[in-house]
Amino acid sequence: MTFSFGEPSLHEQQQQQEQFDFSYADEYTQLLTELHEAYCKDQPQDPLQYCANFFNRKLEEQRAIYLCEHHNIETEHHPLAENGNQSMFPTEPTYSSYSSNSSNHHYDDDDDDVLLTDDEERDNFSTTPLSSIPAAANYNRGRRTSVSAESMAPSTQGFVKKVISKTPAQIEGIKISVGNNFLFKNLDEEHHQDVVDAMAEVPVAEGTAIIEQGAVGDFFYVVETGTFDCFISTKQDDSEATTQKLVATYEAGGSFGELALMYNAPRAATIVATSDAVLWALDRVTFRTILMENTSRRRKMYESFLEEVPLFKSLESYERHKIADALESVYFSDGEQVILQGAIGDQFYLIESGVAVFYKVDDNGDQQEVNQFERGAYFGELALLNDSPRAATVVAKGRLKCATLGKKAFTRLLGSVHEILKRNSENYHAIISQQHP
Ligand SMILES: Nc1ncnc2c1ncn2[C@@H]1O[C@@H]2COP(=O)(O)O[C@H]2[C@H]1O
Repeated sequence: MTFSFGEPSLHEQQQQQEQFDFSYADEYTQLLTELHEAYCKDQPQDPLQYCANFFNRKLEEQRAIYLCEHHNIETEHHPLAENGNQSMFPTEPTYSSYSSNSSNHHYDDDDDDVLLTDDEERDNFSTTPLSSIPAAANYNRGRRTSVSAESMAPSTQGFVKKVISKTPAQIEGIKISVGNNFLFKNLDEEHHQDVVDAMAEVPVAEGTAIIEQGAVGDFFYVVETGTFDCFISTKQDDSEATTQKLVATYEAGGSFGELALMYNAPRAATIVATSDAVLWALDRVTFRTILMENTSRRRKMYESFLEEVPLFKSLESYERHKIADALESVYFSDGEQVILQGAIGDQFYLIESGVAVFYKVDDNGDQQEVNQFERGAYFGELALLNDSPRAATVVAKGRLKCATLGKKAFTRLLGSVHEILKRNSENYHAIISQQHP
């Protein structure tokens, strides 16, 4: 803080005012420009929600810096320092809650995180100017609200492992359910165990809306048995009417409910049990501390790769999340063959590091080097479209690391690649003519 003696002159006051206005106007313009660019890129279905999330995330970044400066959290250990603008701090006070339709479980009672009432929260944080952001109008409708201390703590600090005792049969059940789930694939053994320990079994009756669009995110779920439909409601521009679209279905091994926990956003969709079912529920603290770190790092890395692939131009950003989550890392040593010309394969590859060399057999039967690709490039993507033979042999030069995904996994996640391509007819024709010149 600076102190001055005597009143500033009128001229000085004007100058200060101009500087003040300028810096704010500048920040304001910058924010709107960033929002506009992000909006044009993502073309969200729900503009208001998108803008709200954008500003919440910005506020969150600012708050994170504030916390680093005021609570002795070293910036280098701060999640934002490692994750760019990835959301690790809640933007609003977070609510631990249960809904009337999920009354067959109430984890709050044995929650490890400290629950504070709204009044306690105000007392604790009333001197913190950034502590309170009003929630959206329907944000917490019909839910009990208590504010979790987790909301003001960095996710890895003070994390108390949650252990919910289980029978060996239940542990086996979880292992089978999460066995093929992409979010769990890259966890090391200890983290895997922590997640299994923290999961709670939730029986769900057919017809129950286990997640309601607009509600607060409390748990992430993995399906042990049963089936679920996922709907998104959208308000019509000029009337009160809403339309409901089925966007996904889930069965054993599927998972949902990660978005609200990752981005501190209201639930993006409603999820209804279409049969009696059993879910494994993972609380938000464990999810954010263990699974999210892993997931968001991979999403960020792969999504920027995926945006470059013409075959995936027609994907919605949520679909790109899914593909990014499902990609698996594979390694090749120097000279190892990745793809053989003429073979039928169904994998496509994104190069994460290293060099891939491309060879083609010429008319004389000699193998000629035709190309070299490096980090960020992709190959083999047309295998997702059909079973035509590989057009070249690809060999690793030095150690090569790729992210890969097969046609079956792709189709299971998003349906036919042909159908997705058709959303953007120009791109579709370009890719199809590339296949059949
Ligand atoms: N197209 C979609 N858009 C948003 N969420 C989806 C979509 N398809 C499935 N979901 C899941 O629906 C869940 C609803 O709760 P969350 O927003 O926490 O996380 C969401 C995703 O896991």
